[in-house]
Amino acid sequence: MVSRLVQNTKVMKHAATFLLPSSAVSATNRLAQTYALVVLNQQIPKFTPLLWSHAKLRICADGGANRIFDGVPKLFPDQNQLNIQHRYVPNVIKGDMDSIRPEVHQFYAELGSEIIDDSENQDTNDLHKCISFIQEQTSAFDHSNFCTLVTGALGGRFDHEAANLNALYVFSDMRIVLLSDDCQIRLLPKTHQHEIHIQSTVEGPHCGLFPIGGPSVSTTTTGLTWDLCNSEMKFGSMISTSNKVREEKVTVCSDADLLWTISLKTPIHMGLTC
Ligand SMILES: Nc1ncnc2c1ncn2[C@@H]1O[C@H](COP(=O)(O)OP(=O)(O)OP(=O)(O)O)[C@@H](O)[C@H]1O
Ligand SMILES: Cc1ncc(C[n+]2csc(CCO)c2C)c(N)n1
Repeated sequence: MVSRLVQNTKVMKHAATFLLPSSAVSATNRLAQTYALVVLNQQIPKFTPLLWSHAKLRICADGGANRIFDGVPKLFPDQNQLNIQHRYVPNVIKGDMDSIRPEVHQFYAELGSEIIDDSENQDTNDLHKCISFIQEQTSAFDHSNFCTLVTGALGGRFDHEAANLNALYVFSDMRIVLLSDDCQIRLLPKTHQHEIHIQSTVEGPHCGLFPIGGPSVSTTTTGLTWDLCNSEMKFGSMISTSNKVREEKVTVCSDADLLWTISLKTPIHMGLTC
């Protein structure tokens, strides 16, 4: 069963090259990976300016706009704060608009941000609203190289965190990466085998792999310190946490959708430029 799965299933490749400093990525490789950036209403990671500079679309989810307005100038304490605020203008601000401060709303509206008030929809959170928007905007794109990076998905209220993880499952046909200063999380759909190319200057070694949507009867990995071999995983039994990457390439094959999470290193190498 598993070997037939191995033979028939396509391989999906993953690499967090978006975290590498500009000097370490060729222009061709940079073009090969196109992404949108969604900023949520949580502390922005220190590497946000790097992601911002290469994003094709920059969206703030409601109060995420406050985080850019307040947080980016703090990352450049020696520079003129207003100049920085003028340089970091989101393309879109979308959500139920109960968290963005009036002066931040006015500032970005005057600088041309598209502001989309979705307050009539109280059934989905602001991240869901932003990803739906990206899905509509990119429906003509080849999604195999298009990714949505989300900052601030972790920390604070657990119901928010659960909703953010749920977005990975709701939009399982899109490549979405949740990011904080400390880690990244992505979904590995069971429709594919997975090759994760570890960027060891910026990520690892700590990692985890587990199903949250339903149990896995059989998961097999290579490249980890504690590899799985046709192993069963479920909440209430075994899940793989506090694992470590052992090789530059990790492979995963499972009969269930799994979450992959890996630690991020401090942003010394992350090319903080505005
Ligand atoms: N503490 C948090 N932890 C994780 N994600 C968060 C947190 N706070 C906000 N977010 C994310 O940022 C988005 C925008 O946040 P914002 O505070 O504007 O939402 P909200 O509409 O006020 O949410 P709610 O009404 O549920 O409090 C949220 O939809 C969520 O995805
Ligand atoms: C079963 C159920 N539970 C909670 C909510 C409330 N809710 C979910 S997302 C959201 C928007 C937050 O910005 C709100 C208010 C609902 N509608 N349905």
